Amino acid sequence: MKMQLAEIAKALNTTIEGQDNPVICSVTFDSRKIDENALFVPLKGERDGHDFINSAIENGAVAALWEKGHDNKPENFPVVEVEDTLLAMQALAKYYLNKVNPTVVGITGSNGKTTTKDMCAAVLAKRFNVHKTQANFNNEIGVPMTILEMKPTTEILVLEMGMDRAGQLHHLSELVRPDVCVITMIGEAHIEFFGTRDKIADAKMEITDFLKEDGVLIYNGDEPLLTERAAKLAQSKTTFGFKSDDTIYATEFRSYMHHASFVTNSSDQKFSIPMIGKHNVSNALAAISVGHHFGETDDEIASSLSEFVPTANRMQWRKGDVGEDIMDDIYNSNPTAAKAVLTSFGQVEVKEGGRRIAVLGDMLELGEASPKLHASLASKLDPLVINEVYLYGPEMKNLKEAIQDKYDAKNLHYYEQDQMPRMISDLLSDIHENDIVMLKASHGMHLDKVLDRLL
Ligand SMILES: CC(=O)N[C@H]1[C@@H](OP(=O)(O)OP(=O)(O)OC[C@H]2O[C@@H](n3ccc(=O)[nH]c3=O)[C@H](O)[C@@H]2O)O[C@H](CO)[C@@H](O)[C@@H]1O[C@H](C)C(=O)N[C@@H](C)C(=O)N[C@H](CCC(=O)N[C@@H](CCC[C@@H](N)C(=O)O)C(=O)O)C(=O)O
Ligand SMILES: Nc1ncnc2c1ncn2[C@@H]1O[C@H](COP(=O)(O)OP(=O)(O)OP(=O)(O)O)[C@@H](O)[C@H]1O
Ligand SMILES: C[C@@H](N)C(=O)N[C@H](C)C(=O)O
Repeated sequence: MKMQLAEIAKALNTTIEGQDNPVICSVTFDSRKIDENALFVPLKGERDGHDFINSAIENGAVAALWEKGHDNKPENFPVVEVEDTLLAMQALAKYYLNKVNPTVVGITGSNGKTTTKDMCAAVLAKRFNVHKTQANFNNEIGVPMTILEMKPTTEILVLEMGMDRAGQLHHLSELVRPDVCVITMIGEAHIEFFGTRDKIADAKMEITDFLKEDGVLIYNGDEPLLTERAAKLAQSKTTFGFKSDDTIYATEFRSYMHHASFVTNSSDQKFSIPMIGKHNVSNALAAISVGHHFGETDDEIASSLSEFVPTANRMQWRKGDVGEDIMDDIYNSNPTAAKAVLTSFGQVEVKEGGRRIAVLGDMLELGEASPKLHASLASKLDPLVINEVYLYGPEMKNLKEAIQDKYDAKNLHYYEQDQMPRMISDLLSDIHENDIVMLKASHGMHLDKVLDRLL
């Protein structure tokens, strides 16, 4: 961006403290990451961002927002005082969004948001100036931050929009006022705070609360919870999935070790994506629908999808220290995602004498259904397919009990949360170069520590 501080103050219905009126070219809430002509926005986390103002100034910040009445306000430094710095950052994002005025694509769903966001951005970049959410920055901080990073020449803004409580997507929808909403699917992510998948579906539909009147909802037509809710929406809708009554559906789906291929009902075009699994084909179908909405041909879309680069830790193949192939799926986990990945992993060819080894950590935020949901992964664990199972965390004890009758004790390993070092040691002595290993757990289980040792 390129805005005078006075314009920012006016947009926030206030004025500048101090004489200077610097040009602002970037906004950050971290004093350690100061770009050119940065406005520092102190936010409250475990600590208070206001305590890092001197660090921000030393690192080159040229101005700051400041909570009215907060102590240690810097002297002789341009400051814009506001009631709440986070709300002010959101208001500034809304102002800048209106100023740049891109077409907005908002993406949500229990699983597949980040992957679908990356696919959509790759598809749309074929014809448009696209700005997209970096990594997984998808909440009340990440969405305004993404908007404020957008170049003034941006034509289409592709936003990942997350939630783990009712009302959050309503707030984000009001902020971004999407032209296109995409809902990937309804799983059980964060069900602890909802109780039922119905309530998750209600919360996901909030993304359409401020969908423009001439906007469109693109959703997974194979999810009845979405179909029944979408029917009540006034705006136009298109569906994607694997059923012939979907607007666009896939056939001839094939999954290999490093890619998946399919065709759709829209043309004879063959698609290939550098990810495996039927669920990633579903994500690609959403991106194809978005590409069609913006007038792109299947040929253009197919070439973009074949080259797109997924965000790390989403079924990412890596090479382990002894030569084994590791499927790194450690960013997050919940039952639907874990079952989808176990299915895909079970279809990957193994070398002569090699084994499929699954390392599964707890799935968090599942509430009182957690024991049953952990045990439900048993349906995807067959010793003839997934030959060795390592389970990690208190909730995974439920899965251990569910599969101990079908797995020999020597092929089923269980570890309490404080036994990660022992699990790592056992894995390092067990894994051979012809094995393939998958790692999946919720973010909070920190399987990255296991992955780092295997690499
Ligand atoms: C407020 C903040 O910045 N939090 C980030 C901060 O957390 P922490 O509490 O540790 O901050 P500190 O106490 O260290 O510092 C406080 C502030 O001071 C700044 N500061 C610190 C030191 C210093 O030297 N200089 C400084 O300026 C500092 O920047 C703080 O502002 O640090 C963590 C580690 O880096 C960050 O992880 C944390 O970021 C929070 C989590 C955040 O929300 N970041 C967004 C940009 C974001 O989108 N993060 C996503 C995760 C989003 C997510 O979880 N989405 C859910 C769905 C939505 C749920 C929603 N209700 C929610 O809570 O998020 C999903 O399932 O996808 C990401 O990181 O991937
Ligand atoms: N459409 C899908 N259906 C089921 N599982 C999926 C789907 N897409 C991705 N997954 C699984 O979810 C994992 C996370 O994918 P991704 O990061 O794209 O989802 P996300 O919704 O952004 O996740 P989070 O809510 O944790 O940010 C993948 O590695 C895969 O295991
Ligand atoms: C990243 C956060 N929104 C999330 O999904 N939490 C999971 C459940 C975790 O921390 O593991």
